[in-house]
Amino acid sequence: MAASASSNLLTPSVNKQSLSSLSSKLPLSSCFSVTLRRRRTAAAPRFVVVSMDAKPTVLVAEKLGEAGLDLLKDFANVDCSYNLSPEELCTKISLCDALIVRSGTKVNREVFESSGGRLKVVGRAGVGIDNVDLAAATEHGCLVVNAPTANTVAAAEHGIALLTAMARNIAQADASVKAGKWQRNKYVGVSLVGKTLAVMGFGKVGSEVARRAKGLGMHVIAHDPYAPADRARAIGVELVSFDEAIATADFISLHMPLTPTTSKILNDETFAKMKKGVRIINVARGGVIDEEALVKALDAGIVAQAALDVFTVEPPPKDSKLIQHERVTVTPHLGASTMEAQEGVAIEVAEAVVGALKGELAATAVNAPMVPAEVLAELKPFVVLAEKLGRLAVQLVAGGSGVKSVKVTYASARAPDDLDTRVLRAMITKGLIEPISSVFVNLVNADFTAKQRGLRISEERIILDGSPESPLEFIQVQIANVESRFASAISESGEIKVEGRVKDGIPHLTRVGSFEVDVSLEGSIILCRQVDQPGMIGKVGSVLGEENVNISFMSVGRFAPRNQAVMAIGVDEQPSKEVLKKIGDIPAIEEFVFIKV
Ligand SMILES: NC(=O)C1=CN([C@@H]2O[C@H](COP(=O)(O)OP(=O)(O)OC[C@H]3O[C@@H](n4cnc5c(N)ncnc54)[C@H](O)[C@@H]3O)[C@@H](O)[C@H]2O)C=CC1
Ligand SMILES: O=C(O)C(=O)COP(=O)(O)O
Repeated sequence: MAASASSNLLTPSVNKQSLSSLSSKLPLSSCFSVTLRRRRTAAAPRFVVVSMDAKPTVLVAEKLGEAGLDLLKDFANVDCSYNLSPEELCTKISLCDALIVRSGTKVNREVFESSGGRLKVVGRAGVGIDNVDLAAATEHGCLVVNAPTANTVAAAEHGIALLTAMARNIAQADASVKAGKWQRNKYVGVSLVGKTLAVMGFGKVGSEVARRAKGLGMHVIAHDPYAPADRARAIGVELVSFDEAIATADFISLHMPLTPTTSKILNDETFAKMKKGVRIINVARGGVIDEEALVKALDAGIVAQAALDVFTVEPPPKDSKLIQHERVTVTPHLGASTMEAQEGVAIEVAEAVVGALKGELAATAVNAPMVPAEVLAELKPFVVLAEKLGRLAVQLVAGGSGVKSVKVTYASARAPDDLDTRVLRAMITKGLIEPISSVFVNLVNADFTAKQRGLRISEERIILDGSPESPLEFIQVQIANVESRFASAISESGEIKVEGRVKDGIPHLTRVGSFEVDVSLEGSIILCRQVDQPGMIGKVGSVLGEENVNISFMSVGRFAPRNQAVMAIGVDEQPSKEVLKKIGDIPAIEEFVFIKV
């Protein structure tokens, strides 16, 4: 699942121009604290902000709230050019440092290619970035930022508006009265109270819709493979499987992003599994529904009604059977269109764009980070160590204990200002989060992701005497207030503790709990606690050998001879369940754990 440590953090494809402007001045997020155990005179900062010769130019290609425009104008030349054709956009873009769009502009590869390297940031004044080619942006060293929170309530309110309008035929009845008719029998609706609403995608918008639907007396269930069950439980919503959600719901409301996995997630096959007479609401993205299949399901009576704000092609063709269907209520992608939300997203995106142009990292950045090559070159082995320690530590946590508080200690002979730990912290965060979620963490979004998940990471430096040639002596990761799958990983002070060093360019695990070990963090690891007695290494070694599992490294740490010992074994292959069971069955082994790093 998780990409290797050298993936997105180490190999951004960035042109020199964007590196110099974006790599400096990266502020610490408020969810982190740093403690220095010993003070030293600060050395000169490593990075300086690169000043711009002239004001940058920001192209605003879709209508943006005034407050956002004002923020932009304080810092840049702002060109508001709406309704540009793709060709006009490509022509203009070579003169722009930033581009701001909503959902109506396709920022495809051609746009980045046409920019000739000048475009440094694309700001999406909203959530969905499916209209921006992120891969192309990253390849061209262009940061993409969005405004992920300011339109949440507006979208949720629109979802509820569609739900209630559909149930009571408001749009159809309104048109009928205006056409001079009075059809009270034709527009008998359905009640919402007691009905089951399935919220598909329990993120920001989905959970707000759920909260509001509960207020309407609906029974709300949700499907979201990545949402934490406790967040759903907290508002009285049960997380269920996709099939259960669609089979039991009277109303289905879609709130997931458009991705290759969610594309046409409602299709002939899934409509066939729904309750007859189900009603569908979509304020997410048109592409999550196979629109032809929806028309068939409406005609077959499987779907009684649909209320749609978004379409596969926007605007949809006038003669679209779906749009014209009398049991379908439509709006022209209005989910985010309230005065309040538009002012909010305008400010959110303008701040992020200005920050990026000044060389700051935006918390709402959605693509690859910009990291100076010389910093990465020096930190590279420690970056790998940092991610592996994070991965190891989180896998030592027993199921059910939520990870909330992590302390990272860096021991170094460098003065604090001469050691930038943001990359290391991002990698530890990546290591901590990726094994237990589907979130993709990189330098840009690590702090933001940790904060969103309620994960607090505090940093501490131990300043060592000695040569500051190497940036770091060791890194320690401690997770507080959790149980461990491997009790020996708990230190005297009660936290899961792992410590590692870089030896000959290779990351090594050098401490687990109170036990000193020494095993390279290259393949996978078996940690065993046993009674310290002769023959143990041989016994475990021969169980692994019988199964052709190659041992790369082995080390034993103990309190005192013939007392307790912890054995750390590096293995090249993943041992089978049977082999692991055989290790567990060795009488002197008191506990063991297998961990993929
Ligand atoms: N109509 C409009 O004007 C607006 C539309 N939107 C759209 O609403 C959607 C949700 O936005 P937010 O809640 O802000 O995003 P979010 O990222 O907070 O929530 C999306 C949720 O979908 C879940 N998800 C991902 N894959 C899934 C799958 N296969 N099945 C079920 N759940 C899955 C994620 O885990 C996440 O919890 C996006 O598509 C966004 O573009 C958002 C604002 C306005
Ligand atoms: O934020 C989103 O994802 C939206 O769909 C809103 O789109 P808009 O900015 O109104 O074009």
